[in-house]
Amino acid sequence: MIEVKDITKKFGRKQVLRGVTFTAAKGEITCLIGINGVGKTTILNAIMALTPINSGQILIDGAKINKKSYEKITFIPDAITMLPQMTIGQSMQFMQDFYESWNQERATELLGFFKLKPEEKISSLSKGNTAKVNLLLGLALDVDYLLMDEPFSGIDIFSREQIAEVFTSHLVEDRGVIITTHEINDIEHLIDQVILLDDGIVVKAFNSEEIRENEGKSVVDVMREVYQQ
Ligand SMILES: Nc1ncnc2c1ncn2[C@@H]1O[C@H](COP(=O)(O)OP(=O)(O)OP(=O)(O)O)[C@@H](O)[C@H]1O
Repeated sequence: MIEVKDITKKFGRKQVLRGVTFTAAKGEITCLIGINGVGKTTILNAIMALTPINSGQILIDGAKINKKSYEKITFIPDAITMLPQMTIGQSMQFMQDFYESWNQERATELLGFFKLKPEEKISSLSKGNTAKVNLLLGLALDVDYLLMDEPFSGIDIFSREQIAEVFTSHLVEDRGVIITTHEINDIEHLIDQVILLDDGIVVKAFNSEEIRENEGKSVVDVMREVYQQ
């Protein structure tokens, strides 16, 4: 389980996070939602210890993030980090050389799933295919937790559908996923837990299935109630 406990973060004088608390369980998809600049990416960076927090605590399976945690968790950023002149195959090789947790079998399966060709250069890929390669490179690692920043950003509906399909497949399996997205409609049916952020805090956290069954509301209905009041 990932436990985010009362974390605060300031950039200069700007207080971005004012005490954010939530948990994300293994085997569940947790979705962070909020308007631009609310601090979603900052939270993911904080979980990965890529940005220092001012106060609060983050635990991964009960322990503070350390060298060993990086074998358990991976961060898939919203932009690909591979060099444009590399081919997909070379990017995969790079990951294999770099990470012990690289799972070549899963990587090959993902290539087929996304219909990508290893000889294609990163620089020649469409936006949608770049997003798929980015996802492939993260999903192919044998880690327990996956953090995904805006995997649907700026890509066409068919690519979005294909990416959403991955979430229900064994390629994600029983891992814990924290995702940020503005494209809630694409994955509403896949999400377990929703964390609504506003003004540096969690304004509402709920289980999407429970709210659908108990109150007959969609995630978007709840978002309207919270953000448009
Ligand atoms: N390194 C930084 N230095 C200064 N300010 C920063 C830095 N990183 C983020 N911020 C500021 O912190 C706030 C939160 O940024 P963050 O990227 O976490 O928001 P977000 O919710 O992910 O936004 P979006 O939906 O646009 O991706 C923004 O106002 C941003 O300008």
